[in-house]
Amino acid sequence: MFFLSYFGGNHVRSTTSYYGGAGINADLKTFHNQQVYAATIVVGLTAQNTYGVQDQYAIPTSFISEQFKSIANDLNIKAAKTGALLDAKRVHIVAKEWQQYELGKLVIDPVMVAKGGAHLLSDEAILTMINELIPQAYLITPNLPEAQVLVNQTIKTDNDVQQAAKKIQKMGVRNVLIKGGHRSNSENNYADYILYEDGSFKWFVMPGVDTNRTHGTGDTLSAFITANLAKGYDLKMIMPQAKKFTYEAIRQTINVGHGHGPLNHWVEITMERD
Ligand SMILES: Nc1ncnc2c1ncn2[C@@H]1O[C@H](COP(=O)(O)OP(=O)(O)O)[C@@H](O)[C@H]1O
Ligand SMILES: Cc1ncc(COP(=O)(O)O)c(N)n1
Repeated sequence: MFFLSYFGGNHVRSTTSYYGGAGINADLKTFHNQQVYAATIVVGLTAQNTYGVQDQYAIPTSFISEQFKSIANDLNIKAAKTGALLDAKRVHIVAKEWQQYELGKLVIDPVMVAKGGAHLLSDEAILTMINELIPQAYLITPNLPEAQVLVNQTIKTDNDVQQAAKKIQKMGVRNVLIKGGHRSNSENNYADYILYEDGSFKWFVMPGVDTNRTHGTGDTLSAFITANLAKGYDLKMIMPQAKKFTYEAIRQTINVGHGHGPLNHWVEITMERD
């Protein structure tokens, strides 16, 4: 899906998952939590639960264009995020429509593989994303495996992470956040790294929560950021709260499903107070 952010609310998003834990559902819950209005442009559907993705269905590209037109002709969108875009045709149409309508700050969550292993972006789509979508983005939020695919290199050390972020920024995106959920260190900390457009950078290190209820962590983090960009907050102010929100949503577990369970989107972390 593809998400847009709209003042006092926002977003356009790409793929839905109907049990409610990841994809558009995690995004919408996060937007709602942050008190912004959310709109959606659906690019694909998944039959999905905490065990994995059982099936996928791609929305026809002409219908994706219709959704863009409907949103752009009515709503005052301030920021948007993408999610799983499935294939090259759909990445292309989203990139083309984004260019036409210019709907505010674009956050790309380059969802490639779901927890459980299902592929949500084809190999040929990655090149289309690099060539057509990434140069239009304000922020991209790859996890470590996605960053490795984007730069076509293995990422092991902190220095590798920093070099990869530089390489991704050179693709034309202003800010790069490489999420560390797939690489805990010997103290069981997870470190996320952000390279800002002014060349400054920051590591966000948080203790790892010992749980398999991590479905939708990346969606939640990037949706929190998008929601608060829509409200007009500066990215450097948003980042610590985005990390805190995601961490608390993982830590304060809810008991849903039997596999990779979803997060708790009722936690109360805002930009104004925590
Ligand atoms: N078990 C965990 N404990 C604490 N933080 C986590 C845990 N798993 C992921 N995170 C955090 O969740 C966010 C999403 O990261 P990640 O899981 O890498 O994204 P994705 O869902 O795209 O794979 C990051 O801020 C990461 O540090
Ligand atoms: C439709 C959709 N979008 C995104 C994700 C990624 O979430 P996760 O990496 O936590 O599985 C997903 N599983 N399904």
